[in-house]
Amino acid sequence: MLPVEQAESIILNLVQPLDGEIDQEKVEITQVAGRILAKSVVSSLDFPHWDNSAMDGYAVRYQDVADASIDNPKLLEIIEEIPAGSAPQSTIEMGQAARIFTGSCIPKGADTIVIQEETKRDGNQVKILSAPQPQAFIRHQGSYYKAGEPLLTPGIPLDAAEIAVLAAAQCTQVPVYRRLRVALLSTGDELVTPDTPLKRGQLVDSNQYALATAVRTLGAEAMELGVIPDQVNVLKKAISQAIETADIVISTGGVSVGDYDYVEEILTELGGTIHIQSVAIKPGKPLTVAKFPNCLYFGLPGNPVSALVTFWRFVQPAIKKQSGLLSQFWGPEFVKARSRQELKGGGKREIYVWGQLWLVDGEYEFQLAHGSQISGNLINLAQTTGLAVLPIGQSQINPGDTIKVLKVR
Ligand SMILES: Nc1nc2c(c(=O)[nH]1)N[C@H]1C(S)=C(S)[C@@H](COP(=O)(O)OP(=O)(O)OC[C@H]3O[C@@H](n4cnc5c(N)ncnc54)[C@H](O)[C@@H]3O)O[C@H]1N2
Ligand code: MOO
Ligand SMILES: [Mg+2]
Repeated sequence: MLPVEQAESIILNLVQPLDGEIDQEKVEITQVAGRILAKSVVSSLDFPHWDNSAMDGYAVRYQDVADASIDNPKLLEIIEEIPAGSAPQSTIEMGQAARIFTGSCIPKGADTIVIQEETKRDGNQVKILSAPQPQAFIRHQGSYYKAGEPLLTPGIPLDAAEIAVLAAAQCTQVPVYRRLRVALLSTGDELVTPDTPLKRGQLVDSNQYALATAVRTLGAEAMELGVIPDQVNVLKKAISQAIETADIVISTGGVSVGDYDYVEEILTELGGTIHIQSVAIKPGKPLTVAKFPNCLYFGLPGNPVSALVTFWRFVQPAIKKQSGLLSQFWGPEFVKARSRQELKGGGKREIYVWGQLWLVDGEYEFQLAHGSQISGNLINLAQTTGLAVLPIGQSQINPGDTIKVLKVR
């Protein structure tokens, strides 16, 4: 059994991120939420594009109003009104001002904005009632961003703020990484689809639904290949087709020591290199990982909790890394939390127990899920938001103790 961290580093070393040049597609800006930027975006525009006003008021020459006060107001002639969106026509000379609004261009000659509240309008004249700071309320061209500099870095996920930047930079066809293709197959003679009336001994294939959802949540394409019976030739054909078409294949079941557990031998026969056969993790011990030239294969254990725990702990970071995300976005997210209950450890494996993370006054608390913490029990796995980690050698966690928790949602 490999220690968990060793297994993790073997897996992440096997993962090659998609190529920003080859594995790239242009996607319309309205459709890029959740996608990953594949190429650096550069704008030919300065931000702000023009010197413009941050306030409603008057554009003035600072020298004209430097001594203005309520007792010594300065009277200026208004020579132009500049609504936002229009280009100023005149140059402000000594003794003149322009009426201006938030976002309007600064006219030539003016260098300072006096806010409306510090003025008194009288026809086409305005009294300036206090001295502004020089350059007050001017948003200078290029002060946020200079044209030609990198604007957005490849490998970032695109969300509201990034998409606002893309829109502002007029990048409407966005270069994003293609979606990773992840094939899913469930092995087991006992498995049926959810719409099938159960005969004694049968079980619904829940893993496929769980993993398809988890894969899609990560922005990858889930190719659901369904249930494959425990027959060597049928399974071999299915696995062989999957590794030809997918970037990552995830199967569940058939990786333990039973007579019908064929996955590992098939992977070897198909020319895969087995890198992991078992990991010191509970649940999830028989996790099997193999590398093919163009595909990484994860044989997850069949038990529903084992399948999801190993997905969250090992497969999720691998999918994120291969999808092109920068390293700060793909690492598993561990937080410190105070345990609300006593947790029991022991044994030769790192134990992952499931439950909920709550933020209380800015600090996490971990609430263990009620009911049986056993890898076949998917019922109390619903609403899991965290997996608390009990390291090897730690037999007990007391209520109030701080523990490490893997955030899974
Ligand atoms: N003698 C030993 N037996 C087992 C060991 C061991 O070390 N020695 N390891 C146990 C552990 S730990 C696990 S985990 C399981 C893993 O088994 P497999 O990966 O071979 O999976 P199966 O045997 O095919 O199934 C296990 C269990 O999960 C149910 N299952 C399978 N697929 C699905 C699915 N798609 N959806 C829902 N449930 C599924 C299946 O019916 C079995 O109950 O092995 C232990 N045994
Ligand atoms: O590793 Mo198994 O997943 O303990 O039941
Ligand atoms: Mg088995």
